[in-house]
Amino acid sequence: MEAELDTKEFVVIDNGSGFIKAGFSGEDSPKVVIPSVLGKYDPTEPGRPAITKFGNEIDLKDPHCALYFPIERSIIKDTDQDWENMRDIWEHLIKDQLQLDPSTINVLITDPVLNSRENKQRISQIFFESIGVSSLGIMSSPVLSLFSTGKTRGIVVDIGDGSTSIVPIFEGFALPHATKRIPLSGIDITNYLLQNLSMHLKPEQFTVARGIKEEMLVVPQDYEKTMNGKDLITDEESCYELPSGEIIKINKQTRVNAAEILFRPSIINKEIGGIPEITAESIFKCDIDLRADMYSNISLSGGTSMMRGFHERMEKEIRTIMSGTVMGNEIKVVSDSFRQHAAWIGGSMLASLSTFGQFMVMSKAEWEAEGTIRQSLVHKFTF
Ligand SMILES: Nc1ncnc2c1ncn2[C@@H]1O[C@H](COP(=O)(O)OP(=O)(O)OP(=O)(O)O)[C@@H](O)[C@H]1O
Repeated sequence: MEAELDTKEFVVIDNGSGFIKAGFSGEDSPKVVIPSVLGKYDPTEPGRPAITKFGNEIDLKDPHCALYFPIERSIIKDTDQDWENMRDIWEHLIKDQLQLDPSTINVLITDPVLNSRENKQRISQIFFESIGVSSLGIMSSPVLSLFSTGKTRGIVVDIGDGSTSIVPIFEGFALPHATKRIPLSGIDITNYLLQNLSMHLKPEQFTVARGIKEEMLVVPQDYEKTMNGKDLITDEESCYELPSGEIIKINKQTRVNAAEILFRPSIINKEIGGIPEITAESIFKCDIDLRADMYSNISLSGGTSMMRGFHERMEKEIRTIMSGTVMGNEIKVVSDSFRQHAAWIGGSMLASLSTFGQFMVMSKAEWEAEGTIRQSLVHKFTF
């Protein structure tokens, strides 16, 4: 049965390349977290209905099910098929998972860094004209992440599944000239493991590789020493039991290199700096008067920042890069235990403020009244 929300309540949706989080404003964590994938069964297969499955419902081993990933590197891909798939996922979340009547709900959706105006317009169009929600707000994902920590100044380093966003924020506003989004994140580590364990894993077993990554990897504090040293690793530490029951041994080189990718992208042939270097570059692009607010509050968010040892290594590297400058002694990397869902939590907190619904969202009536100049309406209500 569909439920109705209090008219002031919001459904908060955080779209990620790996996972979509959805739930109600004012709550501490999302009600639903599903993988951002949709599976469609071929309707021409004898005995198979033309059905669509979402996230964890999909049997990844089923060869008759075609998989679709509508979000790539944090941005919805630009084909009609991907937008339709995204709409289907949102509808599934609202109607099937949260059991809500879309026409009664207000939605706050997170906005990835450097998303285009056209994408925001298309998101608004789908929510108002196809799903039919009552009002919609669009808020910058890193601004929400910082808000979840109770701060309005600092630099957010958000390492998700599809991308890493590095965003200096001052008084709640992102500074676009110093903002970076880089294609280096959790999926690159997962893919590295898939490739290096191809004797044991098939390409479609990316969820197994993801599990290995989350359970086994530890970021080395000193890469060369860890690689060359004879640190004692027990068999237990290097063995992993696959869902089939097979126990595989993952050699030290694979484990250490996988965990090092975010600091040394050349391991996967990417010619970009590691996350600490790019964070430092971003801080140096900020006005000199703002830099102290940034380097004393480097705020980690996103699931990949949960990797063991990441926080410590990040702080160590930034200190090394900035040693000899006035910033050297005051560098502080902050990581809250809830950082995996920081953007969603920030959205939940913000949308529960009484003024949020009054000033920061567009209503369906406004959308319909705007006619052809909707682009400026969407822009006005994107924060
Ligand atoms: N303990 C852990 N160690 C390493 N990686 C982890 C850990 N926990 C979660 N992750 C990884 O975090 C990623 C998901 O994080 P998150 O939900 O922030 O990304 P997303 O929002 O889906 O992607 P994006 O924001 O990049 O579009 C996955 O790659 C997941 O494997």
